[in-house]
Amino acid sequence: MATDSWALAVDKQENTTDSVSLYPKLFTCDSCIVEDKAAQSLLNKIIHTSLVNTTNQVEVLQRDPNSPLYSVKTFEELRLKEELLKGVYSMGFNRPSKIQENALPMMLAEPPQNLIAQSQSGTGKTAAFALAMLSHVNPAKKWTQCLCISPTYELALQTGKVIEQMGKYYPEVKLAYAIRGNKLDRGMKLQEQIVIGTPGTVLDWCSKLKIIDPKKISVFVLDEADVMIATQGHQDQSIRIQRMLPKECQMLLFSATFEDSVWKFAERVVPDPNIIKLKREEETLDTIKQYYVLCSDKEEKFTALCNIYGAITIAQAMIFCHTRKTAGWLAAELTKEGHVVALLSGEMTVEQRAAVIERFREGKEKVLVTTNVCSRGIDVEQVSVVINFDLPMDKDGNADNETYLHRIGRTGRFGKRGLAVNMIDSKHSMNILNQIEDHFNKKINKLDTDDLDEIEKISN
Ligand SMILES: Nc1ncnc2c1ncn2[C@@H]1O[C@H](COP(=O)(O)OP(=O)(O)OP(=O)(O)O)[C@@H](O)[C@H]1O
Repeated sequence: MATDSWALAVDKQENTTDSVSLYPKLFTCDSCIVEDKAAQSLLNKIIHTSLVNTTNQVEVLQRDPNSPLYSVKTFEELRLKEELLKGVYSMGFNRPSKIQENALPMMLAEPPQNLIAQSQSGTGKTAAFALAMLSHVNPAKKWTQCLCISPTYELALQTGKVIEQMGKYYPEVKLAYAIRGNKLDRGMKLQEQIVIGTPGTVLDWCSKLKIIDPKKISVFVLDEADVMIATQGHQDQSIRIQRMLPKECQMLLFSATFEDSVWKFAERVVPDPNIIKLKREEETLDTIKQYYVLCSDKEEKFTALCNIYGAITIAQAMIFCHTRKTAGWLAAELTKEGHVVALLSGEMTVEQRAAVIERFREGKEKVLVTTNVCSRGIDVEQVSVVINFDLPMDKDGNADNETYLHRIGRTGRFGKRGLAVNMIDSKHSMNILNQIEDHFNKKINKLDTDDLDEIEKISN
């Protein structure tokens, strides 16, 4: 299916203009960025251009524990339509991902089964439900049969792209975007079999404008549930949409994380669900050597950093700062010293951040200076050293242990040994370090960065 054969029912002019700012400049403060789940989710989608490798266990809870548990190792076993199998292979997928092995047979089963699935970003959820929707559609029927809601305009477009690619060889199936700016007339009947959009517009199309008949929907997908619930309005709208759908409609809900709040929401939206969870990867500090360095101010921290660089060979390093200002200053100082430095911070658009991460992954820059924006989700295997130029703390000034683990957990992965160095320049930061030691029950040793022999030793 050629992309242009899709009914992108958006005013072309408006869409072109918008695509310039497709990844909006969202925030000015770094803590907002960390909290903004939609931006982080979009960033993850953009940077995860291939499947995230995971060895985690899949946990399956079936609605009917007596029915046999099906899982597939090949796409052929799913008996997909020829056009769809071609689409799947054209995307370079050779075999189902871990989550797809279990989720696809459930989603394609007859009679349809409801599903709640949770797995980290990049593990193949979007591709799975895109395939499920395309498989369930009857192309001869010229009305909307599958409805997918995403928390933001940008996330809806990203998902739409996947459906377009996968349906490339299935031109009879058409897709419409229910997103802002796409103004349709009241009462007209939409012919596109799949609609993807944001909750507000989808609700309008189903109720106020009546261009979708919700009673004819046979598959309802709620994507990024954890992001969706961050906005109360979206949560309410999603539930209102769900209530308009027929009882026999298949309900599918996906989320990257599964806090209690997500779970409560999921239970309201998906009756009698099967549940698939990809267990969280256990991050551990066991393979990471941790040190701290005593300094009096940021200039001394910088000197210590230079001494470390002078003494050991570092493939790639990530350096975390508390504020954008410090990160900018440090990046400039390191550049003056001849380092090739990448800077990632809060004022960048999601698209710019994705580009910086991509370059760093390719090894174009050897040092990445950042605030918290990229401590989660980026996997750069070559990172052997993490420097906490400033220690992570929560809004009350206490140690942020989880962030610490995420930051330094980037090194020491896949059985390799990693190195983490914490810069201490005040009583307060020493206090945070002690809290971290207590929390993980692990002593962090002092390092004298004026002693080159000592630094050399830590890299062995
Ligand atoms: N079976 C597969 N084989 C190879 N690659 C795959 C497979 N399924 C998905 N992918 C690719 O892996 C990447 C992540 O997949 P996908 O976007 O579906 O994951 P996700 O769990 O929905 O993550 P996110 O929520 O961040 O989008 C994409 O580039 C996708 O094309």
